[in-house]
Amino acid sequence: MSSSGDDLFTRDDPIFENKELLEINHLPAEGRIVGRDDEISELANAVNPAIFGQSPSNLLIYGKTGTGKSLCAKYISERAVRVAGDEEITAAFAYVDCAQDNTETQAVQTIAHTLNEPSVTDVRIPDKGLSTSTYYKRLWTVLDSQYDVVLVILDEVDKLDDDDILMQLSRAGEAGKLESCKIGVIGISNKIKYKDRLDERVKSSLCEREFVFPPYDANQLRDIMQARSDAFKDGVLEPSVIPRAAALAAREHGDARKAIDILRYAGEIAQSKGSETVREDFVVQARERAETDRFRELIRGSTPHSRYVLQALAVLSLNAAEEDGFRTTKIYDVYEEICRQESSDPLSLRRVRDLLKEHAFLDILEQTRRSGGSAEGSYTEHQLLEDPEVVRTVLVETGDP
Ligand SMILES: Nc1ncnc2c1ncn2[C@@H]1O[C@H](COP(=O)(O)OP(=O)(O)OP(=O)(O)O)[C@@H](O)[C@H]1O
Repeated sequence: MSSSGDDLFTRDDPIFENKELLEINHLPAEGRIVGRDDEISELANAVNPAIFGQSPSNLLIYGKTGTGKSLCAKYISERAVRVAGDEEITAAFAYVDCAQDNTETQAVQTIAHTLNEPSVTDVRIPDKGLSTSTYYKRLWTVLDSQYDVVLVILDEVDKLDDDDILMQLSRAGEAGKLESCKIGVIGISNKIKYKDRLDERVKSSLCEREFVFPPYDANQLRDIMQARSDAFKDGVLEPSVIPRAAALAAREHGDARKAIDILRYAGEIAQSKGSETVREDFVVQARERAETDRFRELIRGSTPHSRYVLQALAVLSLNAAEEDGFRTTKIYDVYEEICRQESSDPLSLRRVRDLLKEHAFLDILEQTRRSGGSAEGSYTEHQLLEDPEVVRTVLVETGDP
């Protein structure tokens, strides 16, 4: 019993020993990065010139979510900066989450703010209030007065409003913006088609080297979780928990983030049930929670009509589970019905088609072109990639439809 004698609160966590190992922003130490040795050494090769203060190649890393892109990019940047230091080269890296800093101004501000050491540069980088060009000018001053070389990681680079910052950063040297500092840009995207959208000039300078990170298989996911099993107290994890979580996460698309989320949630479920161990049956509930969380995150900020369209597809999928796709016109009929229930004017078929395309871009659904024979011509079918139950639950819970 504690000194105050109040036993309403638990002071000793019976499940977790070191929960931060399972937090999403945790950057695992070297020995805990599993199954990415080849990717890491290729990335190292591309940024290698940085350790001598020379221009590293600009890179683009693709791969589905949770395949370790951000992790490896940060890891390699950190290591390059450290080794450069041993060579008496002043290097640093800045990380920008473009889903959050999605305008050019915000992204430049973040880079400048991260890299600026005001006591050295005498430059101020306010949160806001300056024009984009002033932020750039200050960034160039910061870079030239402090560093020989910097790496800039642009995560979810496809979320940027436009390509201007890519152009500025990847060409700062040749455009004479920088006198001595060299920049290497590491772009990261889940969208394999991202490159097709880029301006030719940006494409040629940003995509000097490209990497595709493949999804993890169940064995790799198991090793990734095993390497963090010391997040739990000794003997708390039942032996079947990690293999089950790995099998579930591999069945979707080998997403390590989801695997780790499942493990953390399974521990939290054990805590809330007052169980002394984390049991295999908690894994299934944990997976549902991980799915729901991910989907909630995906549709955060989407407009009511974009949600009605998804709801229409979820309704169709739940009512005809055996069908593996639905035509736009069929979705539109259900969508119109939902609009009626919501007393909202439906958008045109064409707008709905665009909204479906946006959802496909976010990997919420998949579109397939089909040929209906000479009489019908070709048409598109849409299939949810998310569990329709999850889609419906989240849409209902988030209020709108
Ligand atoms: N090979 C690995 N070894 C250990 N942990 C890993 C590995 N790959 C990914 N992880 C962990 O999985 C989570 C997701 O990884 P990461 O953020 O790098 O994925 P990502 O490919 O960048 O995904 P997204 O595109 O969604 O940002 C992180 O917590 C990361 O630490």
